[in-house]
Amino acid sequence: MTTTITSLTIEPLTREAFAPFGDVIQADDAARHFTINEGNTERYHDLAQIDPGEDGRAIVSIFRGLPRTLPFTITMMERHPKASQAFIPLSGRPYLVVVAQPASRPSVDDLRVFLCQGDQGVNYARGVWHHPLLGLEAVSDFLIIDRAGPGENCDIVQMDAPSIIPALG
Ligand SMILES: NC(=O)N[C@@H](O)C(=O)O
Ligand code: NI
Repeated sequence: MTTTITSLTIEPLTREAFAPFGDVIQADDAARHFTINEGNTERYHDLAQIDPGEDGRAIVSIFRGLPRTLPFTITMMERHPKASQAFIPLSGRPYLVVVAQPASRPSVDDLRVFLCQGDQGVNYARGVWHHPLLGLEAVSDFLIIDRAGPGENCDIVQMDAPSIIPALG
């Protein structure tokens, strides 16, 4: 029996494309911004819907991720049913996110892959399927905003079929 392994398409991260999955956290002119501190500072305001859930508390952590090697095979996905989860790159390097709508169980055809630049963060909305951190090039730090609180907040699913993130062009 032959198994077809889908090669996934890598898209550039834009607010519009990522909107079904959450927020892009980026200090660009598309964000609401205004000058504060007597002209010294530009505030890029209210960039993400941080959602710690009804019984949770928003917490800030740092993930120090090893780089992934491409091509990379996606065999699992996870979601946080109680809260959002934000990743803000601190090391200035690109990374990848793989997401799917918060349906019951993602299939390969539901997967979207985005190449995020080192000045772009993402906030996964509550319940959005995503792959754990996919850092690139070198060990990289990410500021994480997610939830502490009662109950289990991580569903993991094995994909029905593997799919591959190809090497970058
Ligand atoms: N497990 C954990 O805290 N990290 C994952 O949620 C992830 O999305 O990387
Ligand atoms: Ni996660």
